[in-house]
Formats: sequence, structure tokens, C-alpha cells
Amino acid sequence: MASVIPIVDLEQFNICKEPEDVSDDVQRQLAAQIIDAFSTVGFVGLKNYGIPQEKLAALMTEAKTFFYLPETTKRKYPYRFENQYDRGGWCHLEQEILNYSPRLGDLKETFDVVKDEKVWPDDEVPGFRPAASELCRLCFTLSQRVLLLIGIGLGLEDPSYLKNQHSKDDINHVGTLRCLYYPPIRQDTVIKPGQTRCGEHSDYGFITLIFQDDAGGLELRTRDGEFVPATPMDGVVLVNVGDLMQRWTSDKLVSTIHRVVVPETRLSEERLSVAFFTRPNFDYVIKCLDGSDKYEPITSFEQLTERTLASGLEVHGQ
Ligand SMILES: O=C(O)CCC(=O)C(=O)O
Ligand SMILES: [Fe+2]
Repeated sequence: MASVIPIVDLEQFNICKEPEDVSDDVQRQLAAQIIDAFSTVGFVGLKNYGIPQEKLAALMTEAKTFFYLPETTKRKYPYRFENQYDRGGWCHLEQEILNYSPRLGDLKETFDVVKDEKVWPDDEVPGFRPAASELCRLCFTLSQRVLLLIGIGLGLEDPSYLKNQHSKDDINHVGTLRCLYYPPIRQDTVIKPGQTRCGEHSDYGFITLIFQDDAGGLELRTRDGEFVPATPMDGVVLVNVGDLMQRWTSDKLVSTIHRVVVPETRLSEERLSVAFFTRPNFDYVIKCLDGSDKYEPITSFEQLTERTLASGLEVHGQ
């Protein structure tokens, strides 16, 4: 089935280009395409976005090396959510529960890093830190570019307004790079009815970048409630709207439910993806931009804490 996700070619305004060197017309056209996709499907596919594919491939290789380590070694890096400044690490299989119903843990492992990540598996996988740090930097820049286009497309008086609420100084607080590993489904793997690789959910923050390998399985729910595949395409990064962005824009941009299903065939195939999540600075209060009171104001950190707790992960030091 052809993908329902619109593809936008970012070549003329990718992260290698300075905004001042790109005409307003080009910026406005791209912005319109992105707003169109985000206000209908909630996802867009970007090609020629300017992140070298080798950098992504390098991180995927390092991440796999980590996930292939024995469980006892990975347990040295447990997921932690201590406070605003100290989060990250490894979640084991079935630890995170994204599905609302049934409440069953996801068949995935994850490793989260923030920019000034304190805990790295340097002894076992020395290449992971440089590869992840570099991709974090590039993803931050790409996210900023998309936020600028959203600001232009929404016709904000200051088009940089959204992008400036996710500031560079605070990247260590608000940008999270997550490597996701979906192990092969083995003959002795017990899959409970309704259990998936990644449960049905919408993302929490502003926007998410998703880089997937070619295993497939990611699906998004269309407005008529049907799940359709987000088939992997070479050189395409998916960008989707999160709940805070939907809230902020009073539902103009939509945060679409998605999931990763257990494959029906090729069960022995593993899957690896890399996501980069952005949200406003933690103390920023999200109110509807149009001045309406459609949603209660909430701070970025309150919302992250609420959603993290709801997914079954422990949160300390509140
Ligand atoms: O693995 C994927 O492709 C999607 C992961 C995802 O939706 C998430 O981590 O929020
Ligand atoms: Fe997601």
C-alpha cells in the first residue's frame, strides 16, 4: 500500500543552508507543505534534509553493539529519571508500556541520551558516545529548522518563536535521542494477545524525528481509525507532531497515534530505529497560541513527568 505520509524535499532549505541565503518564497512554499501534512496526517517525510546518512548508519551500528551485550552488562545502565537535568539510560524489554489497553509492556529495548549525558557505555561500546553525540547535534539543528518552518507556516509574528522555546542552552534538558531495538521474535517468545513491539501512543512533546531501518512495522492511525503502514523509504526521515504541539496550536496540527506491530512474516528479523524528541524548555508554560482556553496551561516538565509515569517508568526527585 502506498504510504499516506506526504514527502517534502528539503534540499533547498536543509540544515546545510543558512536561512538568510534562502528566498522567502522557497521558505513559504516548504512551510505550507509541512503545515498541510501536519494538519492532516500529523506526519511528514523529509528527504535531502542534510544529515549525512553515514552518521546515522554509524549510530545504528554502535547502538546494535550495545543492544547485543548480555543483559547483565546492560543492567549497568538502567533507565533513570532523576530530575530535569538527569535522565536517560537503558529500558529493558517490556519495561515501557505505551499501549492504553491492554496494559502490556512493549517488546522493545531503548537507550535514551540527552546532550550532556552523564552515563555512557564507554567501556563496552566506546564508539557509541561520539556517534550519539554527533547525531544529537544534527537532530537538534534539523528540529530547529522544522520548528522555524512551522512558525512561518502558521504565520506567527515572530516565525522563530516556537524554535526559540527549545533553546540551544537548554538542549540538555529538552532534546532526547532514543535508540530503539526490537529483538527478533523467537520460537520460544511468548507474545501475549494484544502485545506489540511499540504500543499505540501519541508522542508527548513538540515534534519527533524518526529514522527507521528497513524492517518495517511502524503504523499510524488515520482519522477514520484504520492503521496504515509508514513504509520505510531510503533517505527519508519521518517527522511527527507531538501532543504539546497539538495543544499549543489548539488542534490545528495533529498528534497522530502510531505503533510498531509484530511482523506477521520474517519474525526472526530485528528492527532498529532512532528517534529524536523535542519539547519546549522545561519551565515554559504551554498555552494555546490563539489565546483560546481549549487546553489548560501546563509546563513542559509537568507534562513530561505525567506522561513518563503513565508509561510505567519510574520518576524520582520531583
Ligand atoms: O520505532 C519506531 O519507528 C517508532 C518509535 C516511536 O514511536 C516512539 O519512540 O515514540
Ligand atoms: Fe512515537
